[in-house]
Amino acid sequence: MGLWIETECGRLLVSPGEIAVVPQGFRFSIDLPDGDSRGYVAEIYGAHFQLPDLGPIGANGLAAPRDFLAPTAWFEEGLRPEYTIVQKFGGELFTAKQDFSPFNVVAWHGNYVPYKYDLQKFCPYNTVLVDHGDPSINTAPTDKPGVALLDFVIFPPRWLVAEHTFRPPYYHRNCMSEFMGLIYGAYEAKADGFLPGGASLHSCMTPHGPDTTTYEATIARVNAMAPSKLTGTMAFMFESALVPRVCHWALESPFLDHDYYQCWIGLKSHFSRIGLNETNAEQTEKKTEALE
Ligand SMILES: O=C(O)Cc1cc(O)ccc1O
Ligand SMILES: [Fe+2]
Repeated sequence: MGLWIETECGRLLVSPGEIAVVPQGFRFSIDLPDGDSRGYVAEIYGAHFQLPDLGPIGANGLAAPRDFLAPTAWFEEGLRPEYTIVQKFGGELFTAKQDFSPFNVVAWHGNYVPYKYDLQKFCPYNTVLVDHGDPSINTAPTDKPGVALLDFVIFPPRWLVAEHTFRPPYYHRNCMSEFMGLIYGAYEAKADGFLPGGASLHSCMTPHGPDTTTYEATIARVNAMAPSKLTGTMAFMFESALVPRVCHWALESPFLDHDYYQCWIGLKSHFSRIGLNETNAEQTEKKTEALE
């Protein structure tokens, strides 16, 4: 079922595979009808989420405004003795008691509201000939495209059709920090060890890319790659221009993967000079001669 989120504007039932945004200042409470549940939470202090400008994509694509659903008014009446409100202020949590529910708003209008979005509604755009696009092409909400406090990027099921291209994510460093989570299925860059519910963090300028198994399997197929479909998967990335600090709770967690770096052990070059009409050494020689 998911989460029941109660807010002053009404209730949202947020199912697995959906995201919810609660704007700053709202009272909310979360009920877990399925018992223990897991998910990912990000809190930003700054601008509010918006959809990225579609640029040359134009009218349609990525996350469509119509798919962001706000609740209708719903309210609780009567006495609720000892109702505890937890309020965050200046980074600290405070409590207050009152004898009524904060969810007593019988009607509302406006657009500063909580909302939810089903990630399966996302309309991905991708390369249709060569090369691997920047993941920003999969941005759903962001607060400031390019240098965001938080871009929410998704990696949904999609066709991969690029030719003469290493199709999984390239090896790279990023000026943004990348926190990735896997909601279900498998992530295209990690054959082992990155499981649903897990998370990885590649901080600003930390090199990363597919694990050795993915790399070798891709290289083995690279010259004979028909269109193929990534199915049954949903990964996401919180991408931030800020550098996240890892809290003690995470560092001391028994689930911390101390051996994560091992996923790249054994990567070896498959570069071949065959087919090149000029070797690197010959080019260097020419450049040196030209300088003399
Ligand atoms: O690192 C990652 O797996 C996320 C990512 C995916 C992609 O397709 C291109 C760049 C990138 O950072
Ligand atoms: Fe990355």
